[in-house]
Formats: sequence, structure tokens, C-alpha cells
Amino acid sequence: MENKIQRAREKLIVALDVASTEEAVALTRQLAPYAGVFKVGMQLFYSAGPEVVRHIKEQGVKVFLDLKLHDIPNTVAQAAKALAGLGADIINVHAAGGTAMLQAAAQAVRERAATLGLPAPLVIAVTVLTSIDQRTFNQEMGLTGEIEDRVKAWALLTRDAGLDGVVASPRETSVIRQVCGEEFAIITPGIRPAWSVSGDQKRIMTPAQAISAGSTYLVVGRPITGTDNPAVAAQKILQEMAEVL
Ligand SMILES: O=c1ccn([C@@H]2O[C@H](COP(=O)(O)O)[C@@H](O)[C@H]2O)c(=O)[nH]1
Repeated sequence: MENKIQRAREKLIVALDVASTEEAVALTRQLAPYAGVFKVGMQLFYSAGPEVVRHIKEQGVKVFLDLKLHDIPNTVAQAAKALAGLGADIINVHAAGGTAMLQAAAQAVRERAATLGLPAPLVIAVTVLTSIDQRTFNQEMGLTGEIEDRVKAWALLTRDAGLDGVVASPRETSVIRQVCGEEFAIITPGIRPAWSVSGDQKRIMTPAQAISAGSTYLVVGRPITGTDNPAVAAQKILQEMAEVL
């Protein structure tokens, strides 16, 4: 079981959705025994600044820089190049930016990392946000068809552009795995243990369901960080994951 707990720890990404470096470092120290990767999203990055990545890495964990770049290829490439210099282990962009943007981002990140002698971060594309349900997708966003088909198409686009994987709901993990293969990274937010509330997340699964579906990484924020005792919550989630590994 100890081996399975270790494997589960490597797959758990904690979303540090807080406003200061101090809070982020304190959470990282507390949760590092249970999670191998910590996610710096827009709230933390824009509040605390780029240096926060270094402070989190100093705790001996990996960092997923979740800034979801989406613009014209040149702009994204220049931004991705700047981010690659921060030492993050995973960087992401939006698949909706299209092949030229995806390729420009991946090339810029890999070249910059090589120049600095850093390991190349995984470059990942966000498909359809986990907060979007079928009604919003069709009626508000004006997109036709099923979410699952769009996710599948964007996952293939991402793979063909040479990126390392996607962000999607764990509900789409099986179909992505089928078409993109075993090596393709599938990062899944929208994780809700049975004892937590879904809130703004719409396409959700439990930690055990997401692992069973084949997700590479599970992103968990509020079900851990929003509780009175984040370490206990993280331990429970780790246990749920390990039981099906
Ligand atoms: O489709 C997406 C892409 C990114 N996220 C991010 O993951 C975490 C989830 O946090 P919870 O508190 O567990 O809901 C959050 O930082 C999002 O920005 C996502 O949820 N869905």
C-alpha cells in the first residue's frame, strides 16, 4: 500500500488558489507529504508575482504554472518564453488558439529551457473548462455538438501539434486516452470527493473515478484548501486514489 500511496502522491496536484506567497508556501509545506505538484494559477501569480514559482519550488515540489495562455501565436510564444525561464515543470495554453499558436508556444518553451539548461517543462493545452456544462456550451457559447467530441478533437489537435498533453474533465479521460495513447498527459481538475461540494465545477468525478478512468494527474483545490484541516483532507483523497491504483 505504501508504494501505491507514493504513486498517488505523484499524481496529486494541489491548486494554490490563494493571494500571497506566504499563504502559498505555508500550504505547500503542510501538504508536500501528500502531493508532488502544486499549481500556481492566475490569482496567485497576479497577486504575488513570478517569484512565487521559485518560492514554491524551494519546498522540493513540482510547479504547474496554470496561466492558460490564449492569444495570437507571436504573443503567446513571447509570453511562454518568459514563463519557461521561471523553472515551472508544467506550462499551459488554450487548445482553442489553434495549431500555429500551440506549436509556437511549445517551440518557445523548449528553446528557452534548453538555452537555460533547464529540463523542458510539459506543455499542455486546456480543452473545454470543467465549469462548462452542455447547456452553456451549446446555448451560451454557441458551439454545436457534444462537449466530449470537442474535447476529443482538441486533444488530437494538441497531440498533432507536438504538445505533451491536455487539461480536461476526468469524464473525458477515457476517450482522450483511446485516441491519444498512453504517453499523453491528461490533467484533470473537476475532482470532487463524495464528501465535498461541487460549487462552480460542472463536469466532475471523484478521485477514485478519475484514477480508474486513467487520468495522469488530478487537480484538487477547495476540497483540500477550503477545509479546516487541509492535511487531513489531502490524506483522505490520497487514500481514495491509492485504493484504485
Ligand atoms: O478546466 C479547468 C481548468 C483549470 N481549472 C483549475 O483547477 C483548479 C480547480 O480547483 P477546485 O477548487 O478543485 O475547483 C482551479 O485552480 C481552476 O482554475 C479548472 O478547475 N478547470
